[in-house]
Amino acid sequence: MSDALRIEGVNRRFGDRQVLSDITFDVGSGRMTGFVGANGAGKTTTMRIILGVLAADSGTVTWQGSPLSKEQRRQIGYMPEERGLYPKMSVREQLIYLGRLHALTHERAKRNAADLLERLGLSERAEEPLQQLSLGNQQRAQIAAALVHEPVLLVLDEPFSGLDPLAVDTVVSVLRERTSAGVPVLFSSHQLDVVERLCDDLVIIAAGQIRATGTRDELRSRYAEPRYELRVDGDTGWLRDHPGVTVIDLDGDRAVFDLAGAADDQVVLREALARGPVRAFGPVVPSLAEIFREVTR
Ligand SMILES: Nc1ncnc2c1ncn2[C@@H]1O[C@H](COP(=O)(O)OP(=O)(O)OP(=O)(O)O)[C@@H](O)[C@H]1O
Repeated sequence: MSDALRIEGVNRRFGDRQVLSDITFDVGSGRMTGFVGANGAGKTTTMRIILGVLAADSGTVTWQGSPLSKEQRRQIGYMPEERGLYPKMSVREQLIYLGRLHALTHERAKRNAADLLERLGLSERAEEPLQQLSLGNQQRAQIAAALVHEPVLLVLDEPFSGLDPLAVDTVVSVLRERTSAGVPVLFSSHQLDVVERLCDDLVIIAAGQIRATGTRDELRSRYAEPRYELRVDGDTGWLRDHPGVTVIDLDGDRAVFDLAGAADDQVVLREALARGPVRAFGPVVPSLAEIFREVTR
């Protein structure tokens, strides 16, 4: 992982509660980094410290090797948890305003706004005040607001909450364009299926501590049990008596099982074939939800 953004040894307490303990992780250039954790785990607090909205008690946030300056922080594309747009201003108007606030020329702000409105399917609602839009469309407008000034780093708190599956795909493709241009993206989410599909890297936090970091595939193989799935036409009950097999889940024609170290999966497959047609056989890759449960247990 390259070290475009590095959070190192960050601690924070509120009163006598330690809410972040020694938080350390990187968000690499052009990487989509999913930040996942249960309610209250510390995601928003970490993001607010990155943005400088909140101070850390100790620890550092660096950008390309140097502490993030005030000016650099202002340039981050941030989507806060407490969405902060003007309810009475038209969507297009406020996007242009935000672009101008970040020193874009009027022409450029106008062009970026029009582009994002088009990409995010908001062109037809662009002249309406934000408060008249549905919640999902307001969410799209928030995403446009985080992107309009061409930020070099994106920090997005729950950008997918409240979006329908098609809108999720649209937003994903807009964000992917940014990562392809080298922009690092850190986003939090509770939608583990979306995170699984979207992120390159993962940071899992629980009770203010980082429990796991790595690429999605690294985490999958690190936490992969030697587990197999078998589907046949008949019954898989015989697996219970097969040497080296520990059945995890068995439901008639489908079984999930572990194999003891020395046991040979091909022996199990041959046995299954000898008993009739085999419809599926192979190792089971754990889902992100399963890994998440395991590392935050
Ligand atoms: N200003 C504050 N004062 C006191 N406690 C706070 C403050 N902000 C956050 N906390 C506490 O810090 C902990 C972490 O909260 P945080 O909002 O960072 O979690 P989160 O992972 O973003 O949760 P969620 O997924 O619910 O948004 C929580 O226990 C929260 O109550």
